[in-house]
Amino acid sequence: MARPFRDSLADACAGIAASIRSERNLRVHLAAAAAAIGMAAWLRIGPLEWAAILLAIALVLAAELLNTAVERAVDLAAGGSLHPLAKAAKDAASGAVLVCAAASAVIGLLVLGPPLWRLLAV
Ligand SMILES: Nc1ncnc2c1ncn2[C@@H]1O[C@H](COP(=O)(O)OP(=O)(O)OP(=O)(O)O)[C@@H](O)[C@H]1O
Repeated sequence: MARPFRDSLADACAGIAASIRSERNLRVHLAAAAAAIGMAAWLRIGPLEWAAILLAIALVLAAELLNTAVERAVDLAAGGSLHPLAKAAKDAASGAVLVCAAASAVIGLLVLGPPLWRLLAV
C-alpha cells in the first residue's frame, strides 16, 4: 500500500536536513545560492532571469543531494573497505556536481553580469 504523501514529504525534508548537516559542500552551495538570490533581488531582474537563476540553483543543490546519496550507498556497499569501483562511483558523482556547478556559475554570470555592469558603470 502506498504511504501517505505527507510521510514521503517528511522523509524528503529529513533527507535534505541531514545532508545539510553532514555535507560542508552543500552548505557552501546554499550560501552561494543565497548570495545569487540576494543579488538578483537587488538588481530587480525579470521573471525569465529569475527562472534561469532558480533552475541553476536547483540543479546544483539536487546534484549535491544525489552525490550525497551515492556516497552513502557506496559506503554501505563497501563496508569500510577500499575498492576501485567505489572510487569510480564516488568520483563520477562528484564530477556530476562539478558539471552542474560550472554551468550554474556561467548562467549566473550571463544573467547577473550585464545588469550589475550597467549599475556599476553609471
Ligand atoms: N570505499 C572506497 N574505495 C576507494 N576509494 C574511495 C572509497 N571511498 C572514498 N574513496 C575515494 O576517496 C576520496 C574521498 O572520498 P570521500 O568519500 O571522503 O569523499 P568526499 O571528500 O566526502 O567527497 P565530496 O567532496 O564529493 O563530498 C575520493 O577520491 C573517493 O573516490
